Amino acid sequence: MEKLAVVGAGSMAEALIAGIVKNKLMDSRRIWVTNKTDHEKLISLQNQYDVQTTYNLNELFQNASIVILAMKPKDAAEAIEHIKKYLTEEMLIISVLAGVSMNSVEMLAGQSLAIVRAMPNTSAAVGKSATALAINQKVSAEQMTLVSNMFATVGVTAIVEEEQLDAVTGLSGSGPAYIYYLAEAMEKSAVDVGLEKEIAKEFIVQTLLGAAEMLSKSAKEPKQLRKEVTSPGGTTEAGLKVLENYRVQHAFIDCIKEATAQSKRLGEDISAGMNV
Ligand SMILES: NC(=O)C1=CN([C@@H]2O[C@H](COP(=O)(O)OP(=O)(O)OC[C@H]3O[C@@H](n4cnc5c(N)ncnc54)[C@H](OP(=O)(O)O)[C@@H]3O)[C@@H](O)[C@H]2O)C=CC1
Ligand SMILES: O=C(O)[C@@H]1CCC=N1
Repeated sequence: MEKLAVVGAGSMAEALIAGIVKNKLMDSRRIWVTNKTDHEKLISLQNQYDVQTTYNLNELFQNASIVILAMKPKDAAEAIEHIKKYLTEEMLIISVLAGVSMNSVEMLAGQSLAIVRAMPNTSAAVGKSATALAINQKVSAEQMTLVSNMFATVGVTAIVEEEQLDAVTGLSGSGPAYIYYLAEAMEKSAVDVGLEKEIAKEFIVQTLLGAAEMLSKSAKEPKQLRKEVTSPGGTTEAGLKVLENYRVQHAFIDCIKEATAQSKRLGEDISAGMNV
């Protein structure tokens, strides 16, 4: 039976743990989690998901077949330095670190490792992540099946070239935050135009879910779907004109480009720190 060691217990680690446990992909007691110092967070994960937590690295890594690296990229060097003597060639290392290359992880660990670089998003917690996976040559077919199954239980997956992961990060890794940002604006405006917050929230969520399902199920392009909502001289046209004036579509395009560039920069910072 697989044993999973999760290093880092933040938003992304929790989303994955929630998805794995809710979907019964693994026995929760086979999932071991650690972080740097936030003991309360570990207790909370233990209580919520019935996982095991520890600061004892022997206990964490003993017989672990899969290791998830889920700390911030800026903390990767220190964290990997701390755990490297516990990592073995037999373990499958799954890194969700934005920007950090598989090569950098091997350099930091000072050894050759079987690595899958994954870029999921926090919607893994509700089984709706979009996860891109890139692998290095040491990953066996069996490990690849394992990791594909793991991420398939928390959403959709695609295998990509490692170089494409920056783009995935800018688009769908960060993507939920763009939608939440929109939802925040919709909530604020709904109250301003006279709706109660509770009703507004339900209607905003349903509008987002409905539009997402239309995008998913309809054969029509987004542009066509938008036109079908927009009656000439009507309300949508009036609203969209304001978005056009603010160049909101351009802002979104620049936003995704900038997030992609930041993913590249995060990786470059790690490489520069190693002088590679
Ligand atoms: N959040 C997201 O939407 C997504 C994040 N990612 C990637 O996931 C990673 C984690 O992001 P996120 O969950 O948001 O970050 P958080 O800040 O929420 O969590 C980071 C975690 O790493 C732990 N940590 C830091 N240093 C160490 C260390 N030396 N040893 C062990 N644990 C350590 C922290 O512990 P403590 O709290 O004790 O300091 C904390 O539990 C990042 O690399 C990010 O690029 C990828 C896709 C989406
Ligand atoms: O903001 C970040 O750096 C991480 C990576 C993708 C989503 N959150």
